[in-house]
Amino acid sequence: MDTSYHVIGLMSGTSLDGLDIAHCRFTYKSHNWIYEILNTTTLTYTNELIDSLRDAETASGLELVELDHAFGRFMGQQVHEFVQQHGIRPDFVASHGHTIFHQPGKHISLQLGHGAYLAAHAQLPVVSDFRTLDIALGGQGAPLVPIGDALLFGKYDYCINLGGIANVSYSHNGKRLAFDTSACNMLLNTLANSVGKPYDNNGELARSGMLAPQLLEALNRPAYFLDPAPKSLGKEWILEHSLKSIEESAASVADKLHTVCHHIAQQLRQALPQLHEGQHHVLLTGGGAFNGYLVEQIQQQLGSKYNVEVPAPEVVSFKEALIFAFLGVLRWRGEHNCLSSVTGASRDNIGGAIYLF
Ligand SMILES: Nc1ncnc2c1ncn2[C@@H]1O[C@H](COP(=O)(O)OP(=O)(O)OP(=O)(O)O)[C@@H](O)[C@H]1O
Ligand SMILES: CC(=O)N[C@H]1[C@@H]2OC[C@@H](O2)[C@@H](O)[C@@H]1O[C@H](C)C(=O)O
Repeated sequence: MDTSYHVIGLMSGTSLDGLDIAHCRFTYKSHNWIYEILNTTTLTYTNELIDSLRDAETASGLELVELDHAFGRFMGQQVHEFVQQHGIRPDFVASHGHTIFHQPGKHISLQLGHGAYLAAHAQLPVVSDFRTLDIALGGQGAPLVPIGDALLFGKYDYCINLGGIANVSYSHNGKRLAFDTSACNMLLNTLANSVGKPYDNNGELARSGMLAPQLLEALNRPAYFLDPAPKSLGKEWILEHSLKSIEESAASVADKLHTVCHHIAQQLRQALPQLHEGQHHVLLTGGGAFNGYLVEQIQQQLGSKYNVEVPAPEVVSFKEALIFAFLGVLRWRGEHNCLSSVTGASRDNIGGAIYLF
């Protein structure tokens, strides 16, 4: 008999663009997982919430705990409204939360939005806190999406996500490998914000600029890019390296945007091995897939042996929420949802705390 699960996946991305909600169904059929995205929305955050989440890293201990509860309550209320609005009865909610600290070298990765408050306000069971067990087992606690890439998007040779940070995942000699390749929208948005835009729509400003070779060299310089995986990036590293180089450059905003797109594309080229003869299929998701100039640069850097494919907008925008819903299903079933081949943890593990309602 087929088994299926109705799950709400929640993702609060590093770009602070809002809370992605995806109501999904997963069916296990003939040894394969099939996904369907049934209903979606992105709730943009109020300026007050954006400021709180952005400033949380310097908040007092007490303020951080209060924000953890308040954000859990906020997500719970939003899920409750979403469920009423669509007249649905999901089995549970799976929530990533919002990353405040990510310093794997210090064994720290903190996602805010407490699962207990989320469960109490959504009035549904919740799976949350997906990263801590992997961190405790010596892993990076990131990226977690690759097991979903392997089980739901296995027809692609590579899955690239262009979010606040860009990452790639692929299978090599029977093992899933994945890592963050560079900062992405976090840099592009900071530059767009400096000229009063939320983001560089379709990369038009970047397209109008010219390459700033010194900036490109500075962006590509950090040792991280040559480090072997497992590796992952946090906001802390990006501020200290990429954003610092951007600030120190005298180039115009358009030239900086142009150059950052080249940097992102070059680091992706460096990260993608040729796995076999013939054409390679590359899935591009995350909001950066709506940046036409960036997508063109990536295709150009990778060359004609790689087909860069941008899927339906729903998959571009909600793939991470979909996969966190799926990680929740694996957790619910007591099956591995985190791969040590990706994170470097001492073993594959089953991450996530469950709050039953
Ligand atoms: N039309 C567009 N043109 C250019 N960029 C766009 C467009 N639409 C969205 N974006 C970019 O995508 C971002 C949102 O992407 P996404 O939701 O994947 O980020 P995220 O979830 O914060 O990322 P992460 O995976 O790092 O957590 C926006 O902030 C913007 O930079
Ligand atoms: C600690 C953290 O929140 N990391 C995010 C971030 O955003 C993109 C990249 O950096 C990735 O490593 C990760 O998210 C995705 C969802 C992951 O874990 O696969």
